[in-house]
Amino acid sequence: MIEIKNLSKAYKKRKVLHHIDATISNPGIYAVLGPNGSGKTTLMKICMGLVLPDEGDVYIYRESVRASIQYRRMVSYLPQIARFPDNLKVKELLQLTEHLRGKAQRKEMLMELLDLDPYMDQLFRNLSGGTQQKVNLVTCLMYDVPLYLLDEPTAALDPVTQIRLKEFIQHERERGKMVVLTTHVPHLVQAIADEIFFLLYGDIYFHGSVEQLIGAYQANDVEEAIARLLMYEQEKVKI
Ligand SMILES: Nc1ncnc2c1ncn2[C@@H]1O[C@H](COP(=O)(O)OP(=O)(O)OP(=O)(O)O)[C@@H](O)[C@H]1O
Repeated sequence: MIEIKNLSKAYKKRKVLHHIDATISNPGIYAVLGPNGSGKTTLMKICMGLVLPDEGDVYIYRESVRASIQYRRMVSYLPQIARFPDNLKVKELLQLTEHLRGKAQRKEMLMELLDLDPYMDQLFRNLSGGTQQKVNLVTCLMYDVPLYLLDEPTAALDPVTQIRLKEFIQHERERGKMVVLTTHVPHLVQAIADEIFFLLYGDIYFHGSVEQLIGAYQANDVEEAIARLLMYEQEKVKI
C-alpha cells in the first residue's frame, strides 16, 4: 500500500511536485505517466528515500519513507539509469547485490528469461545499453517482494524482451503484487495498466483507468488520448 500525502518537491526554484495526494491500496499495475521533466523519477526516488520532499510524505505499508527504512525490504526499485561499478563482471555484480541485499529467490529464472547467461563473464561496462538494462532488471526483479517501483523498465529493450517483461509483470500482478511503473510507451500502458496517474504541472492531472483516459479524450487508444490531453493543454496556454 502506498499513500502519498501533500507531497511537494522543488529543485531550487523549479517546482516539480506540488501538493500531491494519491493512494494505491490494491495489487495491480499502476502507470505513472507524464511528459519529460514532469516529476515521475522524482516521485519514485522520494518513495525510495533517495530524494527528500520539501513538504508532505509518502507512506509505504504505513511506514513513513522519511522516518523509516524498514519498508524497503518489501520494495524493489528499478532506477531509470543503472549505475553499477563498471569494472565488475555481470556475475560479480549479481553476487555483490546478493551480498548486500541477501539471497535472491529467482535469479536463474530471470537470467534465462532475459537471455543473460552468455554475458555472465563480461564486464558490465562493455555490454550494450539493452543488455545493461537487462542486468538492471535482474537485480531488481530477482527479489520476490510485494511492491515493485520500476522507472522506465522497457527502455532500450528489444521487442522480444519487452514482451517477455510485460508477461512477467502481468504474472506478478496475478500473484498479488503491486507494480508501479513509469513509461513513455503508450501501448505498454494500454496492454497492462490497471490505473494511470498522469503528472502535469506538478500535479496529478488525470487519475483513472485506461478506458477512462481514452473516453475522456474521445480517443481510439492511449497514445491518441495522451496526445490530445497535451494538445488541449497547449491550446489553453496560448489562450
Ligand atoms: N537533482 C536534481 N537537481 C536539479 N534538478 C533536478 C534534479 N533531478 C531532477 N531535476 C529536474 O526536475 C524535473 C523533473 O525531473 P524528473 O527526472 O523527475 O522527470 P521525469 O518525469 O522522470 O522525466 P523523464 O520522462 O524525462 O524521465 C526536471 O526539470 C529535472 O531537470
